[in-house]
Amino acid sequence: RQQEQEVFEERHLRFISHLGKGNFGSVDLCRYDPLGDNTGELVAVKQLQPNKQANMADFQKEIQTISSLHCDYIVKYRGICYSAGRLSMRLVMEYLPYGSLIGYMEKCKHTLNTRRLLLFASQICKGMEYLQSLRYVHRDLAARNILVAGDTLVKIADFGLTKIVPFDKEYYRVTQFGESPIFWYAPESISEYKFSHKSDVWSFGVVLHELFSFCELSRNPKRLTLQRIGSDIQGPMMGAHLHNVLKDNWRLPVPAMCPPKVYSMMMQCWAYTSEDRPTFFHLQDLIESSLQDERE
Ligand SMILES: C[C@H](Nc1nc(-c2c[nH]c3ncc(Cl)cc23)ncc1F)C(=O)NCC(F)(F)F
Repeated sequence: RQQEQEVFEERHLRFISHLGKGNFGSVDLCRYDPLGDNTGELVAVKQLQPNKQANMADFQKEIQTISSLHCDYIVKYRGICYSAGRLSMRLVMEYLPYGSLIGYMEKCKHTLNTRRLLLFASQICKGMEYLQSLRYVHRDLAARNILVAGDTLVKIADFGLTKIVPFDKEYYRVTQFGESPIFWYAPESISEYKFSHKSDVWSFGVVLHELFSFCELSRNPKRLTLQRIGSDIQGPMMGAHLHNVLKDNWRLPVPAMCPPKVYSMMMQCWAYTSEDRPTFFHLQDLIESSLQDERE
């Protein structure tokens, strides 16, 4: 479906700084300044890393996905820029000045209370409800893929791994993992490569854990999991070991100062059987009820 996409002319797109690297792409801060007087707007521009041309098809699917999303809790698509010289094109998105959630939490953790963390959780949950309504499975929901638009607004970003669940099935099966974030993966994703709205709910539980751990490196899901399964485990064996401990009902430990009701929400997201996990709609109610407790 051809969106009314805005075409950005490369000659007016001025590089300012490098923002970061994703799975196959990198994102730069640019100013789109057709008048050449610095009154143009700041945008975030994503391009494939040079040697990863092989992923042009995936990149075009990512552009297709993000251009079809219109939600306050999802980073906004602005358009594309065809690079005259090179074959590749670039994805232009809104620039969020507060940056990634991880960087924001590290800087502002002392100003964040439970209410604000629950507000962020509620917004991510609403973004996921919206994605689910379009039968999209994000597959890479993690604090590193959440952006901060302001002190009271966060947005989901990075749709590089997002897939559409086929109409006749409840899950999407991938053939192989890339550099996969297995520490955010549901058991059935690790053992059977199955991804569904319910596996996104599992990852949402891990994002809740990251939020209530203030995204501290010492408490991050990968480090805590490697402490449990042994950091000498490498490669494909890591997935097998992780699946085993999850089957034995090991879960990420309760973060310090985390309200019991919030840890119980995480534990519900981490039900081994995918059908036993709450929907994003039900999670919204649980978050609202925790917010009520914080008001009393
Ligand atoms: C690879 C890029 N990495 C980074 N991006 C930004 C950023 C600030 N402000 C931004 N505004 C719009 C966008 Cl798309 C990114 C940024 N800051 C630090 C980064 F390391 C990225 O896309 N990360 C995924 C996600 F966007 F979800 F955080």
